[in-house]
Amino acid sequence: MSAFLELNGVTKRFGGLVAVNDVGLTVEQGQIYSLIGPNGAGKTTLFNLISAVFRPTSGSILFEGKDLTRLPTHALAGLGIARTFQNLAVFKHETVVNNLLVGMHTHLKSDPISAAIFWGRTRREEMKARDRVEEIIDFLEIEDIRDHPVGTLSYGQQKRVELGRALAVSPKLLLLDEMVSGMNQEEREDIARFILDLKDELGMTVFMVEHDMGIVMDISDHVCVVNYGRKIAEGTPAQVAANPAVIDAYLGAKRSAA
Ligand SMILES: Nc1ncnc2c1ncn2[C@@H]1O[C@H](COP(=O)(O)OP(=O)(O)OP(=O)(O)O)[C@@H](O)[C@H]1O
Repeated sequence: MSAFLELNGVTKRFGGLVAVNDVGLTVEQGQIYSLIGPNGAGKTTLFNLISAVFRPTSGSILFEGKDLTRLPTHALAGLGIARTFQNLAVFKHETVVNNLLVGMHTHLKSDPISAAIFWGRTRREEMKARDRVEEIIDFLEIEDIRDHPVGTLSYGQQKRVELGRALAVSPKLLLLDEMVSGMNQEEREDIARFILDLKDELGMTVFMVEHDMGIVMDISDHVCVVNYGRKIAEGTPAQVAANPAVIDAYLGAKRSAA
């Protein structure tokens, strides 16, 4: 049986710079998998390779046995993969509900012409979309702000809406890019709880790039550490926290920043 998500010998060069160097990793279904490493280690590049924003220079990325390296980004939702962005990707003038509906519509099958011909099917899809939006509002506890324009909400609430948009497509694999950066402690704890619920209640697999070590250590099943584009360690949070190569990488980064 093929692995859920599997990277083999993935390398990404930008001109002369090797941002990701021969990385292999395996994400099991139902895991919360965190990718960490000092600044410039190659995390965002790896994340963008998995979400098909970049093509690897070499190597393969397989999701349930399907090669992601040749797919356009928009094809990922159809496979059951959704992502969030480091910078907010929401429509600030639209309400929370409308933002979630937009997330759903990228997933609906009906285009305008077939919508006119197959009116019944379009209506059924629309109703399903609205039901799904209600489930997400309930899950993310955003009932009280559902009709607010997203631009009027706090940063943490806006990130929650962005998470909701990614959930709209009912992904099997959710890719989270520095989800809690810029949030206060309470907002971080809320997001950590939602991520755990996604795994425990919905069986979702979560792959996250995260700088917040508190969250990484608290909720990850597996942690992979990269430095200078290479994988230097992986294992449980406790294993990587005790790994001398990891401690060196972070202390080294602190020393060079000082
Ligand atoms: N589009 C690009 N063109 C050229 N170089 C790039 C590009 N994207 C990233 N890099 C370089 O690749 C290396 C890895 O960068 P990347 O952003 O993946 O690291 P990171 O671990 O996500 O860092 P941070 O934690 O600071 O976000 C860096 O040296 C960066 O300057």
